[in-house]
Amino acid sequence: MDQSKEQRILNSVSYNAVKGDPESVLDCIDKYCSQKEWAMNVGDEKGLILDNVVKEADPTTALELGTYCGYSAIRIARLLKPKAHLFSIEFNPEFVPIAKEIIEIAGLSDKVTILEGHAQDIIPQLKSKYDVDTLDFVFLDHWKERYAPDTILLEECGLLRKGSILLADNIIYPGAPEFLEYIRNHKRFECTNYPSHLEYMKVEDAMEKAVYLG
Ligand SMILES: O=C(NCCc1nnc(-c2ccc3[nH]cnc3c2)[nH]1)c1cc(-c2ccc(F)cc2)cc(O)c1O
Ligand SMILES: [Mg+2]
Repeated sequence: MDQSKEQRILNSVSYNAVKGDPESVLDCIDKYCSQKEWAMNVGDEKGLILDNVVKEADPTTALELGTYCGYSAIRIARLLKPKAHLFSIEFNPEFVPIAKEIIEIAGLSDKVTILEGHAQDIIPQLKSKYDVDTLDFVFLDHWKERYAPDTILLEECGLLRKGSILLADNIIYPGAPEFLEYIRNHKRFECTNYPSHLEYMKVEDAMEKAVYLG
């Protein structure tokens, strides 16, 4: 059976990246996806915005919605302090083993736990099953129509604390209009917009940061 695009990305990383070097894994994926096959990684341009917000948050516990091939999980995990941890939720069973392998090649398996399933099913289990108290940082990069309901769910589950930082990808393309409407009109979030471009393309995109005011 023909290999998937995600399998071909893993092959390229496995062959070209330096084992244990997150930067080389990121560079390899960015090179492959800009020169060979486009893929929906956050990419190098929006990746710098992600890096800066993660550094600002300096999270002990972080959550990512939408693992895909693990590119943004590596971007986040490589910046985490020693005892910090990233939980990443992925719905597509084909992506999970590929992301795990790519994160392993980056040498970051100890810092990342991939949870397979729907965010709306896993989020309510984070406290009881995964011993999470509150989340210091959340990266939203899953199905765009799930950004708003899952943000509401995070708040309802008591997973946000004063100062928790949310960062959402794809605000313009594919777009998350309901999320933008919700978060910008919700008095307990302070929002900042970061104009950028769709990964590996000249198409306009943006990221939105929302700080929970408690
Ligand atoms: O769909 C996207 N990302 C979402 C994948 C995902 N990976 N995992 C999930 C999940 C995970 C837990 C879930 N729980 C409930 N739904 C869930 C969905 N969703 C996406 C699409 C594009 C894109 C741009 C231009 C195009 F022409 C076509 C596509 C660009 C991007 O940066 C994206 O992030
Ligand atoms: Mg995205």
